[in-house]
This record gives sequence, structure tokens and C-alpha cells, in this order.
Amino acid sequence: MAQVEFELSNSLSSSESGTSLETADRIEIKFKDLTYTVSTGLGFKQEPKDVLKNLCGRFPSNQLIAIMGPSGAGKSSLLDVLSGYRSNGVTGQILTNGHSRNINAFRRVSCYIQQDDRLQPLLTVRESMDSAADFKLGHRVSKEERSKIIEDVMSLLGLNESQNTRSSQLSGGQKKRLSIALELINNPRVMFLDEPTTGLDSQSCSQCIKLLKMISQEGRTIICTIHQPSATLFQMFDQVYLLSGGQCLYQGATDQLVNYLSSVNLPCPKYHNPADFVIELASGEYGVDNINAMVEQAQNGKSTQWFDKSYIMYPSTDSINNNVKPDKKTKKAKHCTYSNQILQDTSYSNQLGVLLSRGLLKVKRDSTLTHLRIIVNIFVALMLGVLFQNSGEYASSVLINYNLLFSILIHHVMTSMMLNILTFPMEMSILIKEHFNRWYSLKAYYVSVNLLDIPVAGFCCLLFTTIVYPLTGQPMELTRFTMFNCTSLLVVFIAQSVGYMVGAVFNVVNGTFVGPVLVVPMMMFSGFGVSINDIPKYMRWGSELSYLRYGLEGYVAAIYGLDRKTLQCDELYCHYKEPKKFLQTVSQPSDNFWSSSVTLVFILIVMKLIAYFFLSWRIKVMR
Ligand SMILES: Nc1ncnc2c1ncn2[C@@H]1O[C@H](COP(=O)(O)OP(=O)(O)OP(=O)(O)O)[C@@H](O)[C@H]1O
Repeated sequence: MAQVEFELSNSLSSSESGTSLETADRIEIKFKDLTYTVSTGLGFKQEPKDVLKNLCGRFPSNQLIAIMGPSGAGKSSLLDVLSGYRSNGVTGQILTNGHSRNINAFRRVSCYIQQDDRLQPLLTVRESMDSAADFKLGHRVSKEERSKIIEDVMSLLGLNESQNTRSSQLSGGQKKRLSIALELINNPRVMFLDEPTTGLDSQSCSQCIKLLKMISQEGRTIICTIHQPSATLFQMFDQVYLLSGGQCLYQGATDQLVNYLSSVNLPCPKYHNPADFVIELASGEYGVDNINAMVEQAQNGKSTQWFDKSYIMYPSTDSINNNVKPDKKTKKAKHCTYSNQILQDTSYSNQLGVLLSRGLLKVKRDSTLTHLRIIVNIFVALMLGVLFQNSGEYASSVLINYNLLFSILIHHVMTSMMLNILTFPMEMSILIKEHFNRWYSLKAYYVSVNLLDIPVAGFCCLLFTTIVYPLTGQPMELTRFTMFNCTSLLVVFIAQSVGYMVGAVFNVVNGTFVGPVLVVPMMMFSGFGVSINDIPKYMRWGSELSYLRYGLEGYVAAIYGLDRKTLQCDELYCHYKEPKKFLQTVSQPSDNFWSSSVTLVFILIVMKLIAYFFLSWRIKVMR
């Protein structure tokens, strides 16, 4: 293991992305009077609640630090605030190596691994590692070096044997190790982990903590929350930070905890796990007075009396904070770095390229987004083909054919929209994790998902049209077929964007309700049932906004426009023998295709922009 550890340090240090953790690279985190306030309650009855109350603390490098406390003590909140994941409602000071924390600079050297393992379920361990390395190291590191880093990280975390297993099939412990491995690739100096041992058996727990300890000894600052560790596990931590009700009850070395408890007249009973005892104390089982006494003794985290005496405060470093007077040149360079909002390690084109290749792999393996979508399109096309057989051929069935066109429109809208409403919220949690840990920008992600949708949506549309069009007796002309298919594609892309908008804002349950509800007004104003001319003037604005109207107009223009000849009449009288007559009935000129298509393209662009806006808003709000 020691050999692997040495190799890992070497390969990480030799890469441009990571630097060996020299004393100067190590990061100590300090916080003073940290308060985190949230709003609780509903509607107008919202009240502020202090989740963290004037907390102080000091997390040295080279240490494995446990934030402990009962449920609701504020452990995750403290981690969220220190990692920069949450910043709204936070007051107080956070310092890195003695200087005020620059959040962008800090995020470049830290990572946050949340409690739930947000892994790509369809990718294998090796594929996940490869894509993480591509995102983080890009082309700055040679192929050989990159695979050396991946190999070393995988052997350090014991993932070699499961490298061909899909993430969804890994055990809880393996998932946790993979989450850590993915972030270790670019050698972060500070790692935050929220409950890394939750859901693991005792052996996996101890493996996980041992591993974190080893990583911390390379010079990193590892801070994790932990619920109720066993005595053995507890001893592995270098330092403990005990919380109760948002206040600090103890901060110091793990082996000083028992002495500390004696100093506040709360001696730990013999043969009792100190970790269990302090949690009982922090839960208030021995009275609130004892909690207050401990807060006072620990000075709410200010006191360093119980720190390990061998602890060395490493000098602050210029690589994270600007603490030396730089010359003009470096000053300019520093200014650029700090004012630069780009957090990612690699270029936009690299991020987009990796997102696209990873996305293609997922599309190939995804049974819902791809396989089910293709099957549904074939099935519905066949059903409609049988139900509306030859309806497009005869003058007597023009109105039936009009119903068919509307049914096709609704099929395209509902399948495309609902698919995104159902699958996007699941993607959101992975997106938030990877985006926060600076794998890629939101813009690159959004562009990639939209680009990846084009081939699948295009294929499904073409397949659907190829089946339904001849079966229902539509005019067999290439121009009309192409116009019909293009209208379908535009409607599908618009519906997908609506799906992204709803999926970004609502969870699956609410989205499943809201999505179809949003389609109803579009249907009302589509001109189907009530023609556009019959809609009251003061309501016409609705039809201007309805993308279903333009979709339907596009279909009608493709089938009955372009001066289509007189239709066959198989009955005594056919009202719509002349296609123009039907176009008049549905209030549509015969050459309406282009204006409908241009409007659909315009609506598509607006919808894409709104969906992007909602997505970025949601990501900010969720943090
Ligand atoms: N955004 C929020 N809105 C309302 N209350 C919040 C919010 N965030 C945290 N809280 C409250 O703050 C308290 C601390 O929450 P936190 O998740 O930090 O606790 P914890 O110690 O991590 O608990 P657990 O061990 O159960 O995960 C809880 O009472 C929680 O309800």
C-alpha cells in the first residue's frame, strides 16, 4: 500500500494539474463567528433560523478531521458553508492559511463529496475514471501520464478488480471509493466528505476511513461529517469537531477528548466509547446545562487548548492567497486569475468534447432515452397507421385526417416532453455535483445535451414518419414528406425544451403534473376544434403563442398546401374535394408552411434560452 501511495504522489505531482503537496501547498482552514441563517416556515409566516451560531474553528492540513454531532446539529450545513457550496445566509469569516478565503481560488483546490453517491449509473468504473480524467486533466497531460494517474488512483482505492463493473452495480463501499477516486484525479488539497461511511458495513467503513487518513497524511486537509463511529473508527481521526444545535462543544485532538470531558466534569464512563458518550451529551441526554458548559469551555470553537501539541501551522501560500507583494507582472497575472470566473481546469471545447463522447456512450446504453423511445415511436406509428388507414387519400376523410395530424402532434409533444420531465431531475443531482466540483461549465453541459438529442430525436421522427405517412395514405411526394418530417422535428425539439424547463424546476412528481397542464392551453389555442378565426379577438394572443398551432399549420400545409390537386371522392358528395376549401375552413393560406416553420424556429430558440435560464437559476437555488 505504501508503494502505491508513493507512486500516487509522484504521478500526481508530475502532472500539471496537481502539485506535490509541499508544505507551502497545504491549506489550513480557519473560521470566525460563522453564522448560517435559513428561512423556515411557509408563505408569509417565514422565520429566520440560525443553523450555525457564531462558530469558530481551525482545521489544519495533514489531518483527518471528523465533524460529529447528533442529527440536525448542523454538520452538513457546516460542510456546505466551508466548501463554498452554500453562501446565501452566511456571515462571518473563513480564512485559508490565515488570509480571507478567495472562493474561486479555494474551489480550484478543493472538492466536495456529498452523502449520496452521484455517479453515472451506465458507465463502468474505468469509463467514469477516464471521463473524470479527461474533464480535469484535458490535453495538458499526456495519454501515458493520464493512464498512470488513473491506474495509481484505482489501485490506491482498491478499484482495479471492479473496473469493468457499471457504477449502478457497485456495492455501497465501492461507490463511495469511486466517488473519492473521481475527485482525487486532479489532486485536491482540501476534501470535504459528507457522511462517507453511511450505509457501509463495519469493514468497508474502516477501509474508507483508513484510506482517507492515508490521503490526509500526504498533506491534504480532509474534513468529513460522521454520525456515530465505533471506538476503533473514532481513533483513526486526528481531530474532532463536535457540534450541537449549531454550536461547538469541542474542538481538538481525538486523544484529548477524554481529558477535555474530565475538565468539564463530565468524565467518560469506563469501557464507554467516547464517541458514543459525546453524542449522548450533545443530544442533550445529560441536560442542556452540560451542553452550555461545553460550549463555554470550547469557546464555541475558538479554544485551541486541546489541539495536538505537535501540530505545526504551515506557512500561508501564495498559490491560494495573495499574501506576498507581487511584482507588476505577477500582480497582473494574479488579477487575471482571481477576476476570472472560469473555474474549470480545461477548455470549453475539451469539456464539450468529453461531455459528447460520454453522452454518446450513455445514449447507446440507455434503455429509456433510446431503446424505449424507438419502440414507442414504432408502436404508436403502427397503431395510428392501422386506425387512420388511407385517411389522407380521400376527400371524404379529410376531417378524419385532420384528427390524425393533431394526434401525431400530441404524440410528439407528450413523448418528448415527458421523457425529459422524468429523466432530467435524476441527471440534475449528478450535474450539480460535477459542476460544483468544476468538471465542466453549465454552458458546455447544456449545449452537449441539446446536441446529443438531435440524432436520437431525428431518427425517431424519421422512423415514425416513414411508418405513419404511407400507412395513412398521405401524398407520396418527397417535398411533402420532408415538410411533414421537418415540422415534426421542430415540434419535438420545442417539446424537449419544455421538458428541460419543467424538469429543471420541478421534481418528477410535480413535473409529471405540471408538464401536461402546460400543454392544455397550447391545445386550446392550436386551432383544432375552435378554428383561429373563431377564437374571440381578445383571446387571439393565445394562438400567437401556441407552438401546437404552428405545428398543425405546418402539417396541414405539407399535406393540403402546395396547390394539391382535387382529392379522390369515394362517396356521392365530398365537401372537401378541393383542398383549398379545407384550408379556408381551418383559416389557413395554402403557402403557410414557411411562415409556420420560421415561427417554430423562433419559439424553439426562445424556449432553449428560457430552459437554460431556468437550469442556471435552479442550480443556484439548490445550493
Ligand atoms: N435550507 C434549509 N432550510 C431550512 N432548514 C434547514 C436548511 N438547511 C438546514 N436546515 C436545518 O438546519 C438543521 C441542521 O441541518 P443539517 O443538515 O446541517 O444537520 P446534520 O447535523 O447534518 O443532520 P444529519 O446528521 O441528520 O444529516 C436541521 O434542523 C435542518 O432542518
